[in-house]
Amino acid sequence: MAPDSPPREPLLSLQDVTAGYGAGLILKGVTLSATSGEIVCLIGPNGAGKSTVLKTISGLLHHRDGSILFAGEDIGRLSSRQRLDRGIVHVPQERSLFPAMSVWENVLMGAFILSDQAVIRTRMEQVAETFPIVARRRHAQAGSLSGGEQKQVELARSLMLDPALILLDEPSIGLDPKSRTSVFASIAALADEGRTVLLVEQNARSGLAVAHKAAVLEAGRVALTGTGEALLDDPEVARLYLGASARGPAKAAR
Ligand SMILES: Nc1ncnc2c1ncn2[C@@H]1O[C@H](COP(=O)(O)OP(=O)(O)OP(=O)(O)O)[C@@H](O)[C@H]1O
Repeated sequence: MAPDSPPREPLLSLQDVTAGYGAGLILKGVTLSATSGEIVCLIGPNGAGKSTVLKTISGLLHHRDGSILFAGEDIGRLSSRQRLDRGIVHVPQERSLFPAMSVWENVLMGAFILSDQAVIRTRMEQVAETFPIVARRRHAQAGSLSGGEQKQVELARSLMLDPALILLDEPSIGLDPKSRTSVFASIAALADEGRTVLLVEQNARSGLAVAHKAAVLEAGRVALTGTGEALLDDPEVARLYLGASARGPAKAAR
């Protein structure tokens, strides 16, 4: 009989992380992990602290207690720039392109910490291959693109540093169904390239469908974890976050 393969070390591991703003505590002991090439989706009610989790990982907010390990290193006291150097990028919820600049210029901005022009050229070619819109609309003003197209360009820009971990905050917010589908397809493609994606998503059904692993965050704590599939089939998750009955019973009823 073949021996069991050893468990894979997580690329990212949060243990009992607490964090907050000013005197208030928002994260009250978050434990979470992600391995390479995994999509992990965080769902939960408004104000639960999902975006705050992403900020503590990218360093926009420093955590108070607990630990944040990335590739075996404790990164909890590093600056955002140092975390960026290690391959952690954060794509925020709000639109973040420079609207008056071209698509190409916006994507180039993603390489702002690189100086080697040959590396930048190669990365641009790779990124344009993954996101064809970058070449197709290269001269278009970013502000003239639709919301879905802008999100594609933001994802493209985040790849310029060849990140190992991409923190994605509500990438489908405000998008029409077609754009949403293509954004989730792009997220799946990022993981297929071996990148790890930690995704915060209000559109829980689509987020869970694309995720290998998922967690429900409630009032600053992880209330439930499982595969994306398992959470989609969980009647309580369905009632609270999917706006309908769980997939299993719904299918059986048809
Ligand atoms: N910069 C800030 N200063 C003070 N409080 C903040 C700040 N950012 C967020 N908060 C508060 O922290 C709590 C958690 O916010 P967070 O954005 O992490 O929640 P969320 O789960 O992502 O919610 P949503 O789905 O609404 O984006 C909220 O009560 C919010 O008002």
